[in-house]
Amino acid sequence: MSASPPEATPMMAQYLEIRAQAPDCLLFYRMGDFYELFFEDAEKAAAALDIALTKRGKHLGEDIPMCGVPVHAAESYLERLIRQGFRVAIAEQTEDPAEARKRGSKAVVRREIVRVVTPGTLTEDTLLDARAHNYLAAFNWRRGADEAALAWLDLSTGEVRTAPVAAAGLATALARIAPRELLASERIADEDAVAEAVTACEAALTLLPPQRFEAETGARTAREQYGVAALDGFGAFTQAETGALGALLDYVLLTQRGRMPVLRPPVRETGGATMAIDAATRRNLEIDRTLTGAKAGSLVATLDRTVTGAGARLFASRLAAPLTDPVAIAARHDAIAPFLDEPTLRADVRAILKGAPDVERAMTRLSLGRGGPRDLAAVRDALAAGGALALRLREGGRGLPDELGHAVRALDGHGALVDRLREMLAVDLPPTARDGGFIARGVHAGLDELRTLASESRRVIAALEGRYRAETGIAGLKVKHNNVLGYHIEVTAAHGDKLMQGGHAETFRHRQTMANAVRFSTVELAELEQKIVRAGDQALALERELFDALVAEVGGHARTIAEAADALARIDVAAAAAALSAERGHVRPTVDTSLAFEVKGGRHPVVEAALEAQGAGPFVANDCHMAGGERDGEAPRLWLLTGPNMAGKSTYLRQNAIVALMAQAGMHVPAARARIGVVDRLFSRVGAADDLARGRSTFMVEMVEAAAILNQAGPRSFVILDELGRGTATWDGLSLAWASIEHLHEVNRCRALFATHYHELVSLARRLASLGTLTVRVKEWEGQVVFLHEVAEGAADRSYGLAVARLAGLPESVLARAREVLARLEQGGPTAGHTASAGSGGATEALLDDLPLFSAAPPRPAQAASRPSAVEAALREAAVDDLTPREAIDLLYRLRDLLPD
Ligand SMILES: Nc1ncnc2c1ncn2[C@@H]1O[C@H](COP(=O)(O)OP(=O)(O)OP(=O)(O)O)[C@@H](O)[C@H]1O
Repeated sequence: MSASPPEATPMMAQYLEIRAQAPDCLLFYRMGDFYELFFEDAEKAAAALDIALTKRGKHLGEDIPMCGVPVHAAESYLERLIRQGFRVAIAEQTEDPAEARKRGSKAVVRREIVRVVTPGTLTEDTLLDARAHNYLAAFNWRRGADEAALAWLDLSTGEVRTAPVAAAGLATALARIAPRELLASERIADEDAVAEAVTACEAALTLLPPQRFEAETGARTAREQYGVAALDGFGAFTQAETGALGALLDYVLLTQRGRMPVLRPPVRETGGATMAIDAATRRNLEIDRTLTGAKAGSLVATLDRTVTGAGARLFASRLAAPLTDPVAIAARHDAIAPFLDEPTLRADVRAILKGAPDVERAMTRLSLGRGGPRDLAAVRDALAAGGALALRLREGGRGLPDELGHAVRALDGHGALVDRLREMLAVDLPPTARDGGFIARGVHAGLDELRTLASESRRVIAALEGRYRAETGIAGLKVKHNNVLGYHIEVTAAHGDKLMQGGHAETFRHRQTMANAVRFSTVELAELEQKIVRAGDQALALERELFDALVAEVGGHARTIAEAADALARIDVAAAAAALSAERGHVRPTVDTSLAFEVKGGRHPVVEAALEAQGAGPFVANDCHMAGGERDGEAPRLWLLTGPNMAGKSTYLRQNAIVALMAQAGMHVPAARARIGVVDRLFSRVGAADDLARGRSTFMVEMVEAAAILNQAGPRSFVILDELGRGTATWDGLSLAWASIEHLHEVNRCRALFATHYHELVSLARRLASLGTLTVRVKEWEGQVVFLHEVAEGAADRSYGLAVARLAGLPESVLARAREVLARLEQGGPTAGHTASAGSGGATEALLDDLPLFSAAPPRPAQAASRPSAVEAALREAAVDDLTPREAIDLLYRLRDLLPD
């Protein structure tokens, strides 16, 4: 029989107790300079981080697997674990080991979980993208009351928002907010709508017990955190919103172990204040990511000219949620004007902003007790930059538009705090407050004295070396310092004996004999060292006190600092919008309550930039005129766009959606002129992509997106539909496209652009009063198609699909055969263009009989098809530029004669 396993060691007992407090996390257990992980945690972390898995002692007779990460490099390991979906609880030593020793030699240092790190609760700069928000969201669904809401906050900046959402609108709302982590009640996790929305938004899902979402408890938590008697002052929150807000705040308290960063008052977003853009439309318009998932090449990346992290975050959220109130939109446009009118003002303001650190994130770290001296410096420098900005903006006595006037006022009045921080902080600052050395000289007499004492003692020690050398006659005697012995005297082995004999033995106490050196200490040296250590300890304690006092002082200004931070971001966004407008030749749009859409000379900002970067031809600007009404002579409300592949149909569709988006986000637009009747919902169905992850085929994705549009679009919506029906058989596709247009025209009555290859649809324009036809023009030249990228009224005569295929390098033999097939189909079938399908029955049968394979005709050599005809050869030879009119006529006759019979 094996011996009963030994009991857990006191340390293991403590570990297991703490471990049980955070069952769903990996536990980082602080031991000296390392965070150690044990048991299963160690196995998981070692695999995830690719670090060595070792063993440490035994628990209940078994080896304990262990791995560890050094504290100083912990952030990068944390980042990797969080990215891989882990949550990490951090247990720190919360007392001095010396304190623990007082309880007995076996006592274990006290440790506590000080924080739980999850994707939505990050605050460290190294773990965050400076230019993107990091939202934690909570979804609450009160099914009985049929009421749902989202609350979300960015812990790193203190921004808090809530909004009522329909359960069906969850996906759209999440697509806009793009939270890193979503909290939801365990009870609704199985709901399909929720599960699907969560999968689509890629947030880490954290399930909580349903009680956490109770409205009453939520209201209490929120009141406590905001220190108010009632939440009504912030807005009329629904029960679902209060429940969501409560769950959110509760979760922060839980993960931050009772500490709450400075939160801004919750802002309520009511329905309709922003343009609704569903997830598919966001993806299709490549707002913050391209279809391949890259940030570069997205609309945000192409248009962002901000110079600060907070500015970039504000810019991205504005583009993600364009406004619908023309007055609010105009206010944003107004704020751009001074920066556009005065390029030097713009340059100066942007130069100042570049020196403004991320004060929002610094404040959060300070308020969570995670900040260091550099965070205080960030507050100082940002507020100082704010002061300089306010001064520059007021210069010349210009009247400022409201948005800027507001911002400038928020930047006032921080001078005293800036001066105080300037006075208190040293020039070179260490990253943490732990080791001191960040309080400037001359601000605290006691601290200066202690520092002088320490440096004075060091000087005396240096002098001591000289004295000991003289007294012993050993020229090579040295006073040295190391962590084990502290200050000591070192002589070579040859001189060691000398100091251990005679009178010297009284002064020099032998400490250590090395291979070629002997070390001694003296009472005098020990006393001096004591002085240094004591002074150092006292100085450090004093510095920490001063640091805490400074943090508290700054914390007292949290609200006004947050307002200043917000002002800096707004100014950055306005100046950046002006910079973009000037650089790219954008114009201020008019946004009003009409249903008009009038864009003159519109461009696609991303395609235009890409063409420029490739050194390809200029982007061809195109107009788009739509009218919401149905009066005679008014522009149509719905345009049907035909044209060859590659002509620029998708680009045209998207550019108009993007112009509306940019205009309502408060930016200037890439056009010569634009007037836009407010769009309340933007829909797009562009291109086809499989969504295999969700088990949907191309056609299914297409139909799901089309269904969303046809079911939801209203008169203020703006819809772009690209090649609807392409994913299925021709006749099915054509019929679906046909019926969809009728539905858009008769039922949805929205403004819409519909691009198609089905030329048959053009005939619908004769019947539907508000449907017009557009085409992208091309020219044919020497059998080649030349894209003009010009959109004009009318319909395309044909598809040029074969010409484009030739451009793409399809083998000439395939092209030749395709030409034959096409000719037959066009003879046999009732349709033109892209209609090779089962529909044109007789022609297909005839073709099958004539398949080269069955007719045993050898495939024609490629050259045969491409050899120029006599007409072509004659034309090529003709010196067209030198022809007189008479000779030109002659040439024409000659060419006609050359035509084969
Ligand atoms: N207005 C324009 N000016 C200059 N180049 C353009 C313009 N519009 C489109 N292009 C160029 O043509 C390319 C093809 O455009 P786009 O994808 O919009 O064509 P399409 O007609 O939708 O083609 P398909 O039917 O094959 O999807 C673009 O990538 C761009 O390089």
